Amino acid sequence: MVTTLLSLEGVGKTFPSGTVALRDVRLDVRPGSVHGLVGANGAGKSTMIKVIAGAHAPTAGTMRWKGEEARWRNPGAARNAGIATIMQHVPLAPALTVLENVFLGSPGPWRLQRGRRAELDRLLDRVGYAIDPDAEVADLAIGERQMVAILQALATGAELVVMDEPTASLADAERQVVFDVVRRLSAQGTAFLYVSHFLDEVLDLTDQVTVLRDGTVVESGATAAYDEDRLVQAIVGRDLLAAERRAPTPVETGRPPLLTVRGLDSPAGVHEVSFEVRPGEVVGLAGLLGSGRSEILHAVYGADPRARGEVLVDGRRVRRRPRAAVAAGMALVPEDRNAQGLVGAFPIWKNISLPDLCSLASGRALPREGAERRRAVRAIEDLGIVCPGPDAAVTELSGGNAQKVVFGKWLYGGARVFLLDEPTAGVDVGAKADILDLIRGFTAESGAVLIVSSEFEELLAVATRVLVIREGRVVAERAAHETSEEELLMLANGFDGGGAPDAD
Ligand SMILES: Nc1ncnc2c1ncn2[C@@H]1O[C@H](COP(=O)(O)OP(=O)(O)OP(=O)(O)O)[C@@H](O)[C@H]1O
Repeated sequence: MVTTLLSLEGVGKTFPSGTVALRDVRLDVRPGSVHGLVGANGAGKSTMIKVIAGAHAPTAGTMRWKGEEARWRNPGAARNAGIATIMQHVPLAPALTVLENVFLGSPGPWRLQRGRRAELDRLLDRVGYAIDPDAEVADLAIGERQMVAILQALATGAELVVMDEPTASLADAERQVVFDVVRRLSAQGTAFLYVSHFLDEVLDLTDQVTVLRDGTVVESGATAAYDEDRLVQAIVGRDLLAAERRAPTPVETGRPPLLTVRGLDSPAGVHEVSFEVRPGEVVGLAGLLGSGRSEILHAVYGADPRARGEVLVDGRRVRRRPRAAVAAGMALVPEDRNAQGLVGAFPIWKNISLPDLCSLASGRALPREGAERRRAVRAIEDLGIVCPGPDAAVTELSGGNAQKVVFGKWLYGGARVFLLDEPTAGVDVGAKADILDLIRGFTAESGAVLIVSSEFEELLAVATRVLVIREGRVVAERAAHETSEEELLMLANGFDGGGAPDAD
């Protein structure tokens, strides 16, 4: 009997640029186990997954699949052997149906749907999930798409499913569905390699865990032997007071508001939203996925041309255009930082100064390279960007570190009103704490922050006040020190503090 499905022995990966992403890595994945893989941004998780999935060839060591040495020539070879990889941004075909997507990677004439339908029924039965086979993937919620990706992996007969942050953009209920399916399938013998920055998930779901730091394995063993503190210690190499609640910074209520929003309304799902943010305040928007929280930020920033209502900075009305918002001192860090994009051909320093070349130019026609570079060095330091230096190409950064560069683009341009949409999504625990500190820093300098986060614990750690958003409306307001995660969750779900549904 095979006791190890996949093993890595002394595996290394050095990129042509000279970056050593993996060094002497050892890993054993047993059949039917759920193996967690954790590590800071840039620790080497994606590189390891890509080696396992046949997308990168290792430059040292040996990989074995069911005891035999495996040298995948390409991802197809790994897939045929029984390894399916589900990357974070699920590459499904949106114009095709669920049925068509599930069998997209399977050999044979998948358009002959009769047999496929029965096969999909069997798969759905196996995972204990229901979905309309004829629904178009474009119409599905993110959680449902994730399920289609899992079904796709199973349809190829995978014995090992590698999941890269599968729950990063999922709401709580959708996470539970993914967890249930992972548990059920592992009980039936499918193994999982589960990469996540959510340590509570890893502790809850996995039975083995491996911690990567700077490309090497620093811990590996039964998950039961770990708690969150020990994992954090192993990941960042030091003790960390993550998402610690601080006493709220006193805000002088006598001061006039820095940001005023009146009667904001948009067909995108924003209804009669009015609020104020004073200098020194961090106001959190707490809502479930689809509640309209991001749409509110976009409308405030003038990025939603259909929005109506008034936005004032320092008492002066701002025209509803992003350019006018920037001129008035606003900065938006959007949730979809991938689509926002980095210029791949530019090094880190040029990317960071991109939105703000005018102030760096200081009256000259061309920006000053020295000032641009200093700004990049500061961002690398403040945000803990793992890279060889400001000249590194952004294409060579790990996912989380690329996110930090995008974040850095908006930080240092002299903005006073920050609109932050999920500022810590995809970043590791250490960087999370650094980013929260930076946010506190803006307000210490009399800035104002409006922040959206799916993690209510994080909102409460950084915000002075929280507005609860549901169906595009502000349905409740709480001082951060007078509420709890549980209460916010109840309110966001449409229950008042007493547990009864709100009267709408
Ligand atoms: N194509 C590449 N060329 C050169 N260096 C690379 C390349 N891809 C990744 N690296 C480097 O390899 C190291 C490991 O990156 P990797 O993407 O594996 O990290 P990660 O643990 O997945 O991080 P994250 O949590 O941010 O996704 C980083 O220093 C990164 O800059």
